[in-house]
Amino acid sequence: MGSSPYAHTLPTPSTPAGRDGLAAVLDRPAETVVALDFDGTLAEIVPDPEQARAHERVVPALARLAPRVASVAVVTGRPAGTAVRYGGFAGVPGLDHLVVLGHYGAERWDAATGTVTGPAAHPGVAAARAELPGVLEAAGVRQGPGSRRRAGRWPSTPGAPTTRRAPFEALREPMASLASRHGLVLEPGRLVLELRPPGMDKGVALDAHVRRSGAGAVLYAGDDLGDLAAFAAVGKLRSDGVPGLLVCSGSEVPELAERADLVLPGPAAVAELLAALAERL
Ligand SMILES: O=P(O)(O)OC[C@H]1O[C@H](O[C@H]2O[C@H](CO)[C@@H](O)[C@H](O)[C@H]2O)[C@H](O)[C@@H](O)[C@@H]1O
Repeated sequence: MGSSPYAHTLPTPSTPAGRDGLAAVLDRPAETVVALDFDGTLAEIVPDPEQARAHERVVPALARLAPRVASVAVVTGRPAGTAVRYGGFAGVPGLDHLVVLGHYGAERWDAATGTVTGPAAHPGVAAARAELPGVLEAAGVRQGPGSRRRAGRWPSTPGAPTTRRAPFEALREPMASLASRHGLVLEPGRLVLELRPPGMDKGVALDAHVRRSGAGAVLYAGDDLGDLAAFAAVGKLRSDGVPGLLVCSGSEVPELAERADLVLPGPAAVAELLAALAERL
């Protein structure tokens, strides 16, 4: 048996559409958009959201891959600036054209300028933040020192008040009601319930980015419910003739894993996929 000429392993997607998507990425890298969620995909899930950092092999792999494809974008629910900091994405040679679409696409950070652009704060965010302690108390959720600390640090624009480590089912209805009272939407995720302004999601953001790039192929990797919209956008692009590869990082969210062409065990394996692609391109 001959040994592989490659140092990194390129996995085979389990679906025909995924195999077509991967083939298109390999055939036409200069037309390919690579779009990646942050938490759970590029960074391991950790109990304290402020301690999340990109896996150590992610930035080297991206720096090698990015010059070989049309665009690399990180698409995250976090504020764009936070993802840039926690990812260590700024000032990295090779990542000079990286884009971070934050707050589910409402914000955009460009490595080329180092600036974040986005809409003015939605007024419902401040109003919901003010009401949240009362909602939690009414739901019988004890607020410990951690939640008070996080409350003081919630983003103000466009904003996403977050409550976690709580009985989710008991909170889901009151949080949905809080969102609706203030013109926001509820975004559930892994151990998180977020409120955010309507009108934007990762699908809208990804579709706009791919079409603006004039891309002929797309790879999207995510891990959570918020990534379903991006998966749907890739499905629509496929039906419009743009091949795509859908990668799920981890199998904790079956709704996403069952729609993926490739399920990887987590951020280390995603970094390995990115490194393998860079090596073959
Ligand atoms: O779109 P993403 O990049 O996946 O970000 C979405 C939310 O992720 C964060 O929460 C998740 O990661 C945390 C750190 O590992 C983890 O503690 C939490 O359980 C996960 O749900 C973040 O806290 C949210 O604000 C992001 O919107």
